[in-house]
Parts: sequence; C-alpha cells; structure tokens
Amino acid sequence: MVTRNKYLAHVGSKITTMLFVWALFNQYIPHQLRVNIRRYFQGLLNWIHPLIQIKFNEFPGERLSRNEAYLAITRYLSSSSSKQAKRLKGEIIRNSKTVLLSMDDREEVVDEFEGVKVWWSSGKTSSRTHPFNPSPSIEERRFFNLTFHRRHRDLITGRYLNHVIQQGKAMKSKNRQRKLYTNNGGMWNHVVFGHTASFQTLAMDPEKKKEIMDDLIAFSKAEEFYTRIGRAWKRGYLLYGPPGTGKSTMISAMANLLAYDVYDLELTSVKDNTELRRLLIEISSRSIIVIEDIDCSLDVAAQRKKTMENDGEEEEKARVQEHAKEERKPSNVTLSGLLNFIDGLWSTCGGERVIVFTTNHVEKLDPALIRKGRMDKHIELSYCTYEAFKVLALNYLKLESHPLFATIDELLGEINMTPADVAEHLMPKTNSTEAEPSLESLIRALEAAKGVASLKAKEEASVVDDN
Ligand SMILES: Nc1ncnc2c1ncn2[C@@H]1O[C@H](COP(=O)(O)OP(=O)(O)OP(=O)(O)O)[C@@H](O)[C@H]1O
Ligand SMILES: [Mg+2]
Repeated sequence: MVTRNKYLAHVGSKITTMLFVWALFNQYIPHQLRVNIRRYFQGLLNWIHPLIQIKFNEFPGERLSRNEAYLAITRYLSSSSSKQAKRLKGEIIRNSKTVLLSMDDREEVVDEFEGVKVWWSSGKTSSRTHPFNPSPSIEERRFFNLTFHRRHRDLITGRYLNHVIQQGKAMKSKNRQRKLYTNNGGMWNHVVFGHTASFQTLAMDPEKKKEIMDDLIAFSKAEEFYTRIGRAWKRGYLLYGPPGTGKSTMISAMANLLAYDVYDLELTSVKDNTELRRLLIEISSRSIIVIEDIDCSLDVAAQRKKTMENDGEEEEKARVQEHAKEERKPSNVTLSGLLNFIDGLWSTCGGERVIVFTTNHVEKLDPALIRKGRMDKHIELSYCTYEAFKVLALNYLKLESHPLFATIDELLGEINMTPADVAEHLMPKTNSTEAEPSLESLIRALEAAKGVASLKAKEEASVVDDN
C-alpha cells in the first residue's frame, strides 16, 4: 500500500523533474525555436480540443444580487429547456406573473443560431459558508456554461450573445406583472394593471383596428430607426369620439399589446409645470402616458380666450362659456408647458414611450397641441357599426350569426348608438343563457331611439315651416 508520505515524495520528484526540464528548455533552446515549439503545441492542443467555453455565474463575485445576464439566459433558454431537458425546475421570479422553467443542474440543451450549433449546460458549485458563521451551511452557486466551436468565436461572442440577452430581456418585460400608475400629490402611486381588454375584443372596423395594431408594433420595433433619424423614440395618439365609444378600452388594449406600464396622468392635480416636469422624468421606458379628457384638463379656456379677443368669433365665445361651466377645475399646467415636455424632454432622455390623449371634443383642442409630429395619429372612435356589433356579439354572446342580425344591421345604419350602450344590451340576462332576449332587447332600444329621432325631425321640420 502506498503511504501518504511515499505518495508526496513521488509527486515532489515529478515536479522537480518537470522544473528541471523546463529550465533546460529555457536555457539551451534558442528563443525562436522555443516560440515555434510553443505555437506548435498550442495548435496541437486546439486541434485536439477545438471547443471554447464561457461561464455565466448566477452570483458573480461576492455580489448578493443575481447576475442580469444569468437571468436573461435562464429566460432565453426556458422554452428550449422545457422541450429538451429531462429534469427541470420552476420558480416565480419577483414581478413575474408566470412560472419560469429552467433546466436542472447537469442538464444540457442545444441551441442553433444562424446555422451554428451551441451547447448550454447548467451546473453548480458548493462551498461551506464561513466556519465562524453561527450556522455554517453549504452555499450553492449555479452557473451556465456555453460551449461552441472555436471557429465561431466572433459570431457567438458578438451577435449570438447579444441576441440571447435581448430576447431574455424582452421575455422579462412580456411576463412581468405590469403596473398602472396614477399621480397624487406630486408622486406616482401604482397598482397592478389588470385590465384584460385586447384588440380582439375591441369593437371597431377591422381594417382600422389592424392599421392601429400594425402602427403600434412597428413603433415598438423601431428603436434603430428613431436613433438613426435623431428623434425621440415616442409616438403620440389622439383618441377622440363621444363617451362610451371605447377610448379608454383602446388604451388598455394598447398596453396589453405592447406589454407596457400605464401612467394615467391627472393634469388637474398637477400643481405647476415644475411638478409636471418631475413627474414626466420619473416615467420609465416602455410605458404609455395617458391624459384623459385633455380638453377639460388643460387651461384651454385661457388659450381660447386670447384667440377670441383677437377675432371675436361668436362660436368661440359660446365654447368658452361652455367650458367655464365644466365642473372640473382646469389645471395650472399650461399648454406650452405640456408641449415643451412632449417635444423636448424625451428627446434627451431616450426610451420607448407612447403618449395618448383622449377627448370627447376634438374641435375644442388647440391645433398646436394636436398637430402631426406631436400627436402622430388621430383615431376617431365612433358609434357602433354593424362590424363592431359583430365583435361585441362574439364577445358577449359567442354568436357569429343569427337571423336577428339582419334587423340590427339595418337599424345600426340609421341610428347612432355607442358600443357601450350596445354592450349593455348584450350583457347576459338573468335566468337565461340564450342570446335571443339580448338581441331583442337591443332591437327594442334601437327602434325606440329611431322613434325619438323621427319625432325630433318632424318637430324641426314644423319649426322651419312656421318660420
Ligand atoms: N369599441 C368598444 N369595444 C368594446 N367594448 C366597448 C367599446 N366601446 C365601449 N365599450 C364598452 O363600454 C365601456 C365604456 O367604454 P370606454 O370607457 O372605453 O369609453 P370611452 O370612450 O373611454 O368613454 P369616455 O369618453 O366617457 O371616457 C367599456 O367598459 C366597454 O365594456
Ligand atoms: Mg374613457
């Protein structure tokens, strides 16, 4: 049996021999030859072992927070892990609404990028915590190893790793619990954003809907374009139309489509421009800033009064008086203050932002506020059309067609009814799971509205005759 001392003596003599050979090698072999021999051995080693490995630690160094890259890789690999790995583990990461699946230790998955194969494996290192720690325990630190052929070094360390991190981050924002912020006393407070409205359930002309969705998606992918042309990465939408036509619903659908947070900015509770500036600076990237009822929130009356004094239009006077009657107190924030922020501020602080204004009275708004470039897209939400009704019927009653649809089509062509009112009639009736009572209730309401409209028309005609 080899004793410990004999073994150590054996290892010691081996090391001495190696040092001796190394010294001879350095002393007697000329420099150039030495370089060549080394190069030859390196080449031989590369030939025998052509793979390169990169290690990504979960907690690099002594840091207590998880490495961003490690998390992004976990997310990126979650779909291939769930398909390829035999042993998986699941966890819910903070602010995430779904379980994140990843491969368990000592598993391996294969990934392919631009036709090049790479291998990802997972592992862990264990070490004892400090012996003086009152409760010493084993500390485990996980890592991923990325292995690839050395001829793809540039591709993998460059484009591939960028792709992995970007995809991982995009998945993070998609699965993240999103927030709805509201301003109060100069600060943002938030709750979880739980509105489930989507473009599928939004009742409006399908072509118009598709155009808006395409526009939003194109915007969200256009970082490179905005950087190249030197413009702030933001897009403004003005939604206008009568109450109950789906403006607020569309904002939720936008937020759900893009997976953005929503900042509902109540201008009437913003003290002044300085406070507005602070609030706007705090808004994070990938968010929708909403200013509802912009005509009531801003001190448009003051702006309008100036115009009126200049040209003395009667119509303008009436509008200002109507505004003065509005219950809501206009804010101290000025139109120019708001415009400055929209234009100037964000061009300097970057980020991906959509700003949405809504109004019931588009004609009341100052043209400077809504000109193209500030509000890039003006979207009218209007009374319920037959196409929009069909979407509502599918959502509320799971109906694609019904003999009563023809009557509704005809009536909606003649009568203005908001999607909110139509939806109200389609709500399930008590003690009935059938669609017919809902459709009949809608028809009765439309016919009643038609009766009122024709009576009004007759009255107006007789007034004209009397005159
Ligand atoms: N186009 C629509 N598609 C689907 N549902 C709609 C639509 N319009 C209205 N609704 C329904 O009516 C309700 C009220 O709509 P919403 O709050 O979006 O209207 P609005 O245009 O924002 O009105 P307001 O001008 O008063 O703010 C919503 O909860 C939704 O259920
Ligand atoms: Mg609304």
